[in-house]
Order: sequence, then C-alpha cells, then structure tokens
Amino acid sequence: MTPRFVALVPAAGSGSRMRADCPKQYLLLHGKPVLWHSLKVLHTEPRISHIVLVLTEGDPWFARFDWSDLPRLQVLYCGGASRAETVRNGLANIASNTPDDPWILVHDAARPCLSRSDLTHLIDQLHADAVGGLLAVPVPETVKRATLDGHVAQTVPRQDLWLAQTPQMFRLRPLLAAHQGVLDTITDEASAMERQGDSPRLITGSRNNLKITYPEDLALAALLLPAADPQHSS
Ligand SMILES: Nc1ccn([C@@H]2O[C@H](COP(=O)(O)OP(=O)(O)OP(=O)(O)O)[C@@H](O)[C@H]2O)c(=O)n1
Ligand SMILES: C[C@](O)(CO)[C@H](O)COP(=O)(O)O
Repeated sequence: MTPRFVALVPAAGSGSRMRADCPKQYLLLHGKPVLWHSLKVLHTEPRISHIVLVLTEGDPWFARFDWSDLPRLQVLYCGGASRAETVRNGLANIASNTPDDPWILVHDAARPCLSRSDLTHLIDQLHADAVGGLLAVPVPETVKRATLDGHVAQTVPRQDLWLAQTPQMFRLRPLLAAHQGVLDTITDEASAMERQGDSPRLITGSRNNLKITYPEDLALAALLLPAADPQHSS
C-alpha cells in the first residue's frame, strides 16, 4: 500500500530571540512571510497530501497575508506553551480525523530555506524505515562547554555530534504516543521518540536549512533562499 505523508508545521511561537515587532514567522523574506516560504517548499512535494499549520489561538497576523497559492493548507489554532505542546496538539487533531497511520513530517515555520531536494531525499530515505528520522548536519566547528562566568570549561569531542534540523519524519501513532506525559525536556520530535527507546535515523541535510532565530539570521536567509531552491523562491 502506498504510504501517506502529512506535514505538520508548528507556527505558534513568539520569536522572542528575534526581538522583532511581530512573531518571526511573519517577517518578510523576498516580499513574503518566512512562514510562506516554509509552507511553499512543502507544497512542492506531491506525496504530501496536506499540510497542517498550527497557530496560536487568536493569532492576529495570519489573516493579514495571502495564502491562496497554498491549496493543501489546513489551519488549526491550537498552539501550546511550548513547541512540543504545539506539536502534540496538532498530532492529536490529525489522529482524531485519520483512521490510518501516515508518516508525519514536522517542519519548523522558522526554516524557510529547506530545499526541495533535501525534502525529497528525506522521504526517499525513510519511507520504508521502521522508526523514521530527521535531517541533520554534522557539527562543522570545535565545540566548547562554558563555565558560568564565560570561560572554557572543556572542549567537547565532536566526532559524533550533529545539529538536528527539520523536517523530522515519524509515524503518527508512535509520535503521538511519544508526546504523552511531561514535555519539558522535549525540544524536537526525535527526542520524544528517543525517550520511548527508539533510535531515529540521521539523514544528512544542508547547512542552508537554517532556523531563523536571531536578527542576523533574516539577512542570511535572504541570501540563501535563491540558492536553496530557486523553484520555491518565486
Ligand atoms: N509554543 C511554541 C513555540 C515554538 N513554536 C514553533 O517552533 C518552531 C521553532 O521554535 P523556535 O525557533 O524556538 O521559535 P520561537 O519559540 O518562536 O522562538 P523563541 O524561542 O526565540 O521565542 C517555530 O516555528 C515556532 O513557531 C510553536 O509552534 N509553539
Ligand atoms: C526542532 C529544532 O529545529 C531542531 O533543531 C529546534 O530544536 C527548534 O528550536 P527550539 O529553539 O529548540 O525550539
């Protein structure tokens, strides 16, 4: 049976580290919201049947933009106090309306530079996997652990260290089960699955797939976007 794929985009954050006058997912990049770019690349993958966008309840920003060129979008206003809670709420809604167990690709609204090729590669590599996995990149620099007063405590061996990205791709039912209970230590879907004893697969992605977090990231994303995937920077 052909597997089904559903994307889930958590977009209920406040973007506090961005220090902008609106949540960072609504800052403009090439004239379109950051969120639009993150949703657009998901729309380039025909195997994704629909994209569930989870906004904060009463989000006043979304309605100010045109999303009519994103026909597979389903919008929910059930964001939570943390990213993990937002993801859990979105998963619960999908599960209540889905009889089967599709693959879920969770992708940050704040990652607009995901390339079409990385998205396709992730699905191609994991669609028959027993657990699922995530896009990630090996740590490319030396890593230091700091003391409380800002000095080097130690250099951390990095040969096995990777930086997790999104999308992260897992089956709906196990992923929802992994999001039950305390979510304080859960910062991505893979850590929820790891807590259940699973070992998600790392799929090498691109360093272009940055998460817009700090003010300088927006200008960097504007430079990267055309290179990430010209087809979706239109
Ligand atoms: N309660 C939350 C917090 C975050 N997110 C989403 O999770 C993604 C990655 O989180 P992060 O970069 O931490 O976004 P913010 O929490 O908005 O940023 P900050 O931590 O700087 O406030 C973003 O797309 C954000 O919108 C969410 O849906 N619900
Ligand atoms: C999920 C994530 O993109 C993996 O790197 C990242 O953890 C989300 O950002 P946050 O600041 O941890 O919420």
